[in-house]
Amino acid sequence: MHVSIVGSGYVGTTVAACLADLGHEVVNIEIDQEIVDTINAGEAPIHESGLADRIAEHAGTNLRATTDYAAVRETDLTFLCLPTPQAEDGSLDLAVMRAGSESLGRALAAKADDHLVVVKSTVLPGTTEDVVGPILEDESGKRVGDDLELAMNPEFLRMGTAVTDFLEPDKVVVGATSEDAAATLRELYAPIVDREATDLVETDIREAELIKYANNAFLASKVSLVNELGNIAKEYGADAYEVLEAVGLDDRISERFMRSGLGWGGSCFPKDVDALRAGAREQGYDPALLDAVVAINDAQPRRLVDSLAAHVDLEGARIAVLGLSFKPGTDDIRKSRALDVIEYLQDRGAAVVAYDPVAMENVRPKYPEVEYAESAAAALADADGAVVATDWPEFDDLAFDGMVQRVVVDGRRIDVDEESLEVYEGLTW
Ligand SMILES: NC(=O)C1=CN([C@@H]2O[C@H](COP(=O)(O)OP(=O)(O)OC[C@H]3O[C@@H](n4cnc5c(N)ncnc54)[C@H](O)[C@@H]3O)[C@@H](O)[C@H]2O)C=CC1
Ligand SMILES: O=C(O)[C@H]1O[C@H](OP(=O)(O)OP(=O)(O)OC[C@H]2O[C@@H](n3ccc(=O)[nH]c3=O)[C@H](O)[C@@H]2O)[C@H](O)[C@@H](O)[C@@H]1O
Repeated sequence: MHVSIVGSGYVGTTVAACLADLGHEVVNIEIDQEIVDTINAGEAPIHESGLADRIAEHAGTNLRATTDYAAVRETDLTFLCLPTPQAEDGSLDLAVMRAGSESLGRALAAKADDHLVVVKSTVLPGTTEDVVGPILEDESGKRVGDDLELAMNPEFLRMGTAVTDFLEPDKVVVGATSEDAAATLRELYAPIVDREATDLVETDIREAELIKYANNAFLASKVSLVNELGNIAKEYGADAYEVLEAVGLDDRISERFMRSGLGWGGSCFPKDVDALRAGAREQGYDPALLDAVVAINDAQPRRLVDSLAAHVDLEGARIAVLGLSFKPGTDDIRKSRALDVIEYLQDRGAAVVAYDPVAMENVRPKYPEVEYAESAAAALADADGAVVATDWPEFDDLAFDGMVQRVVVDGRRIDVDEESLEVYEGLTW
C-alpha cells in the first residue's frame, strides 16, 4: 500500500521504516529539514536498535522523506505521528496536532480519491473525531464517512526496543469510523496481526484513544504500587524484590514491571498520566488513585537523598550520581528521576559528580555546575557517597575502593558486592 506518515520523530520514523520493511511504499512528511535529509541519505535520525539497517535498506526505493505535504496525495492513507505534549497545567496540548491536521487537510483538498487518516499520536477520547476530523473537513472539503475516513491506532512501542515492539507487539488496536477503514488497516498490518502472539483489537475511535491512556496509566500505577510496597517492605526490614518476585508468579499480576526503586520517568508516562488526570477533572471526575500514583512517584527521589543523608553529611560532600537517563538503553533524560536527585542533593549543599554512558551531553547544558566523569570509577573516586539512579548493566559489579566513604544508596537494584562497602542501602529493600 502507499502510506504517508506525518511527523518523523521516535514513532513516525520507526513506523515508516517498519512499514517499508513489510513491503509498503512509504513517505515521511516532516517539518525538520535535517531529519528529512538524514532519512533520504539512508540514515536514522534517532538511535533505535534495528532502525538504521532498515532505513539504509529502503531509503531511495520504498522509503523517502519530504517537507512537502503534497506527497500525501499519492498515498492511500496518512498516519499522524505528531507530538502531543503537556501544557503548563499538565493538560494535553493539541496545538501541533491542529497545525498538522490543517496542513494535511489543505493538501488533501487537491486529492480526487478518498483518503484514510489514522491518528497514531496519544490523544484523549474525542480528539480524533471532534478536533482532527472537523479540521480535515474544513481544510479539504471532504466529508468524514463519505470521501474521508478516520481511524485511531495507538502505539505501544518502548524507547530502546521500538522496532521489535512495533513488529512483534502483544496487540494492535484499531478504532475506526467504518468497516472499510478497519479493513484497510487489517491489510496494512497483515504480517503483524497474523502472528499468533499478536491480538488484533477492533473497536470504536473513543475506546482506542482511551486504551492507550489506560495502558500507560496501568503500567505507571503498577510501578508506583510496587514502590509503595517496597517502601513498606523496607520499614519491616523485608526484601521487596523477593516479595514481589513471589507476587509476580500469580499470572493475574505477572512478573513484569515489578522493579521498585526511584520511579518512572520518560517522555510518556508522566505526560500521559497528567493528561488523563486533567481530562478526568474536566469531565467532572476526581482521579484520586492517579493523583496518588504521581505523588508516590514524585516522593522517591527525595527518599533516596534522605536515605543517603542518614549516612553522609551532605553539606559540602562530594556525591557521585550513577546514571542520568530515564531508563537504561537510551540517552533520553526527559522527566528522568536522576535530575530530581541531582537537585535535592544540591539543595542540601552537596557537590555532584555524575556519570552516564550516553546521556551526559544532554544533561550538561541544564546543570553546567555538575562535574561529569569519564567513567563510573572516575565518578566514584574521592566521593563521600554515591547513589544509583539508572540501572545500566555496566554498573553491575563495580569496584568502590576509590571512595572516601564507601556509602552507596541504590535506587535501581544493581548487582553489588556488599562486602566491599561500608554502607549499602537499597531505596526499597
Ligand atoms: N516516543 C515514544 O516512545 C512513544 C510516543 N507515543 C506518542 O506518539 C506521538 C509522537 O511521539 P514522538 O514520536 O515521541 O514525538 P517526537 O517529538 O519524537 O516526533 C514528532 C515529530 O513531528 C515533527 N513535527 C512537528 N510538527 C510538525 C508538522 N506540523 N508537520 C510535520 N511534522 C511535524 C517534529 O519535528 C518531530 O520530528 C505522541 O503523541 C506520543 O505520546 C506513543 C508511543 C510511544
Ligand atoms: O507511551 C509511550 O511512549 C510508551 O511508554 C512506555 O515506554 P517507555 O517510556 O519507553 O519506557 P518503559 O520501559 O515503560 O519505562 C518507563 C519508566 O518506568 C520505569 N520502570 C519500569 C519498569 C519497572 O519495573 N520499574 C520502573 O521503575 C523505568 O525506569 C522508566 O523510568 C510504555 O512501556 C510503552 O508501552 C509506551 O508506548
